[in-house]
Amino acid sequence: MNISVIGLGKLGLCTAACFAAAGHHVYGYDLSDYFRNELKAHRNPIDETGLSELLMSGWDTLHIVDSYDAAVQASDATLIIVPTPSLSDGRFTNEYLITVLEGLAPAIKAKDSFHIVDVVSTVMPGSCDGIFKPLLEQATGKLCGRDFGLVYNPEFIALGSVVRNFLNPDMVLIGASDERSGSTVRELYASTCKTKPTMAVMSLVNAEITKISLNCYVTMKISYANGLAAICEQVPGADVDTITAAIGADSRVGNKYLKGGLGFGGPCFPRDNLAFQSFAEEFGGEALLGKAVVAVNNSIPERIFQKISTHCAPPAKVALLGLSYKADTHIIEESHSIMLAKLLSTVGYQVTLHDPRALDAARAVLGDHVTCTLSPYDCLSGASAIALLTDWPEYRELDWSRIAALVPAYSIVIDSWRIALDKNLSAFTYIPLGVGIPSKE
Ligand SMILES: NC(=O)c1ccc[n+]([C@@H]2O[C@H](COP(=O)([O-])OP(=O)(O)OC[C@H]3O[C@@H](n4cnc5c(N)ncnc54)[C@H](O)[C@@H]3O)[C@@H](O)[C@H]2O)c1
Ligand SMILES: O=c1ccn([C@@H]2O[C@H](COP(=O)(O)OP(=O)(O)O[C@H]3O[C@H](CO)[C@@H](O)[C@H](O)[C@H]3O)[C@@H](O)[C@H]2O)c(=O)[nH]1
Repeated sequence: MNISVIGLGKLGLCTAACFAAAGHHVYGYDLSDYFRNELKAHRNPIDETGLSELLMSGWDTLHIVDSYDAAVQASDATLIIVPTPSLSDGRFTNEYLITVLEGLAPAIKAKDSFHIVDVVSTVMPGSCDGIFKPLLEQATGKLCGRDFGLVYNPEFIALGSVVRNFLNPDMVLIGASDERSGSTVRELYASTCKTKPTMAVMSLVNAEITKISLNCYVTMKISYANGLAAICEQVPGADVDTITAAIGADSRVGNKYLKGGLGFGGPCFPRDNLAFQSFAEEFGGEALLGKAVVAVNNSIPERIFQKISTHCAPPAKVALLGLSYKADTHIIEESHSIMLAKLLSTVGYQVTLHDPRALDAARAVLGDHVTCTLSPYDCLSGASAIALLTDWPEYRELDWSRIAALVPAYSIVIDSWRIALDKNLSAFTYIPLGVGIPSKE
C-alpha cells in the first residue's frame, strides 16, 4: 500500500519503519526540519530498541516528504501521530491534530480518489465524530464515509519495546467511519504484523473509549498489586509476589502487569487515568475505580517516605537508586522516584541520586536540592537510608559487602521490586516492599 505518516516521533517513526520494512511505500512528514533532514540522510534520530535495524531494511520504501500536500498526493491513507498533551483538567488537547487536519484538507479536497485519514494519537472520546469529522467535511466540501474515510487506530506499545509490541500485538484497535476504511486499515496491519492479532473493528467512539479504558484496566491491575503489597507489609510472613503469582495463574486474571512495586509512571498510564475520569464526568458519570487506582498509585512515594523518616531524621543522607519511571529509558515523567526525592529534600534530608540514564533529566527538574552521582557506590556512601527504586539490571548486581563498608551499620535498604531478596543483607535493616518481616522477638 501507499501510506503517509504525519509525525515521526517516538511512536510515529517506529510505525513508519514497521510498515516500510514490511514492503509498504511510506511517505513520512514531520514538522521538525532536523528530523526530516536526518531521515533523508538515512540517519535515525530516535533512540528506541530495534528501530535502527528495522530502518536498515526500510530505507528503500520510506520516503521523507516536505509538505502535507505531498504526503496526501503520494498515498491512499494518512496516519497522524502527533502529540496530544494533557490539559490541567486531565483532558487531552486536540490542538496539534487540528493543525494537521487543516493542513491535509486542501490536498484531500483536490484529490479525485477516496483518501483515509487515520488518527493514531490518543484522543478524548468524542473527538472523531464531534470535531475531526465536521472539520474535514467543512474544509474539503466532501462527505465522510463516502468521499473520504476517518479512522481511529491507536497503538498499545510500551517505550523500549515499541517495535516488538507494534509487530506482535494481541489486538489491533480500529474505529472506522465506514466499512471500506475499516477493511483497508485492517489489511494494512494484517500484512505487517508478525502475529495474527484480534482485529477489533468498531465505531469511532467505541474505539476512542476502548483505548483509554484498556490502559485504565491495566493500571487497575498494578494498583491492585500495590494495595495488596501495602497490606502484606503489615502481616508477618506475608509476601506479595507469592500471592500475585497465584492470583495471576488464574486465566480470568492473568499474570501480566500484576507486579507490586514503585507503582506506575511515565508519559501514558497516569494521564490516561485522569483523562478517563474527565471523560466520565463530562457525561455525568464518575470513574470510582479510576480514582481508587490513582489514589493507591499516588500513595507509594509517601509510603516509602514514612519508612525512611521512621528510621532516620533530617539531615541524614538518603540515597535514591533509579530515577526513570522504568528501566531502559531516560524518561522521568511522572516518576515516583522524582516525587520521593522532592518529599525528602523539602524536609531537609541530604538526597543523593544515581541512575544509569536519567541523571541529566533529574538534575534539570531537581536542581541544587539534590546531589547527582555517576556511580551507585558514590551515591550511597555514608547514607543512613538507601532506596532501590527503578529496576535497572545493574542494581541487581550490587556488591552488598562493599556497600556495608560504606554506610553506617544497619542503614535501611528499601527494596521496591525485591531485587536483593537473595543477597546477604544482615549488615542492613532490609525492607522489601510488599513483604511482612517477622518481628525479631
Ligand atoms: N510514545 C508512546 O509510548 C505512545 C504510546 C501510545 C500512544 N502514544 C500517543 O501517540 C501520540 C504521539 O506520541 P509520541 O510519543 O510519538 O510523541 P513525540 O513527541 O515523540 O512525537 C510527535 C512528533 O510529531 C511532530 N509534530 C508535531 N506537530 C506536527 C505537525 N503539525 N505536523 C507534523 N509533525 C508534527 C513532532 O515534531 C514530533 O516529532 C500521542 O498522542 C501519544 O499519546 C504514544
Ligand atoms: O506489573 C507491572 C508492570 C508495569 N508497572 C509500571 O507501569 C509503568 C508503565 O510501564 P510500561 O507499560 O512498560 O510502559 P509504557 O511505555 O508507559 O506503556 C504503557 O502506556 C502506553 C501509552 O498509552 C501504552 O500504549 C502501553 O500499552 C502501556 O503499557 C512503569 O512505571 C512500570 O514500572 C508496574 O508497576 N507493575
